[in-house]
Amino acid sequence: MSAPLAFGPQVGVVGGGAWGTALAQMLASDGREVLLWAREADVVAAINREHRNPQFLPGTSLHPSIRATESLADLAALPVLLMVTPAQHLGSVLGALAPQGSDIVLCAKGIEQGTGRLMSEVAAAAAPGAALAVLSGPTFAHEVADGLPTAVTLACAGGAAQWARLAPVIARPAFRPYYSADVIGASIGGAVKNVLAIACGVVEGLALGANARAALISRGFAEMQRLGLVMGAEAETLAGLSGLGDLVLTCSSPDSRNFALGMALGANGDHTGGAAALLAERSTVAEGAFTAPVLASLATQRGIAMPIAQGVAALLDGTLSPRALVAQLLARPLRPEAALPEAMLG
Ligand SMILES: NC(=O)C1=CN([C@@H]2O[C@H](COP(=O)(O)OP(=O)(O)OC[C@H]3O[C@@H](n4cnc5c(N)ncnc54)[C@H](O)[C@@H]3O)[C@@H](O)[C@H]2O)C=CC1
Ligand SMILES: O=C(CO)COP(=O)(O)O
Repeated sequence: MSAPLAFGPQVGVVGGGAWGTALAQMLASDGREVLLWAREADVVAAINREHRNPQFLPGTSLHPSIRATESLADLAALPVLLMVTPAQHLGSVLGALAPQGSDIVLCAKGIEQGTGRLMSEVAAAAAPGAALAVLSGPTFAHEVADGLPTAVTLACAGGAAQWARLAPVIARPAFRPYYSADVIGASIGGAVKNVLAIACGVVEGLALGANARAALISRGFAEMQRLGLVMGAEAETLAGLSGLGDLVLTCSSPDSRNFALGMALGANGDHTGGAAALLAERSTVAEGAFTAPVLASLATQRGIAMPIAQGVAALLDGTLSPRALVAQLLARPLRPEAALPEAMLG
């Protein structure tokens, strides 16, 4: 694989949080130039002057070929743009960016509140005509920034021709994208796993053991499959890196912000209503807290059984305590494990 022959940055990263910064670091690992948009002036200054992002990715020395800017206009004409704002801000930032014929790679994991739209649907409306792709998989930002081996799904709406353009720009020796054309499936896996990671954190916070966590991962995956298949995802995408792979990662480690939020909630035991305070004190995003109510509504509207996601939504809005959530799941009627079509009816 060789770097494209061109001068100046070919890739822009939109979003200077942990993930945007880690992706910029990975892309710059062979000396290629990367332009990073960050919303905060102090983040831009720290990256340009000290090659660090102490606010969102502390402890990492950034490559000097990463340059930061506060101006979205600086990135609009770049051929490849990675969108790494939190999910709820994708539409407004992409609209303001007004990309000029770029490949747009969507990296946020969530579903839009109020509309229920997937990131690909939000982006298609905000940047009509853009060539969209979704990058998603088991990817803790600090590990990618450290150059540890990582594999992702790169789902290209533009099919094999877009993959041929993007793969050489994004792949690195320790960062391995796998091709898919299933943009819907890649968008759903990352969004749903964040909600399920909160539930797994609750199990950890209540000290319910490894069996319970494995049960939640498996039954949570059944929920991801039901929703995904109804919304048009392919089963193999859901079983791949952006679905099951990311679910297993995020449900297994307090390095996950969603899992950590669930652990803190679980420590409330029999009490309801601790979520608002826990969310208010966060400076980093736990996307599952925003996606859970959307999933709960989608499940109700479409008649899809998603008891774990709906339980997390009830926990977050203060109508269920952590212990009541677990009791509710355990009290559900006994039923076949598989049989997806029947399971969709709940
Ligand atoms: N951190 C990670 O390990 C990974 C994160 N992601 C996803 O990447 C997305 C971004 O997450 P992180 O970089 O981790 O965020 P972060 O929690 O590190 O930082 C918060 C980010 O939100 C931005 N922000 C806050 N208010 C905003 C607004 N009104 N408009 C635009 N941006 C605003 C901040 O500028 C900052 O970049 C999320 O969807 C997350 O699920 C995906 C894979 C890995
Ligand atoms: O998406 C992630 C890993 O793939 C990061 O998970 P958290 O947002 O829960 O930290």
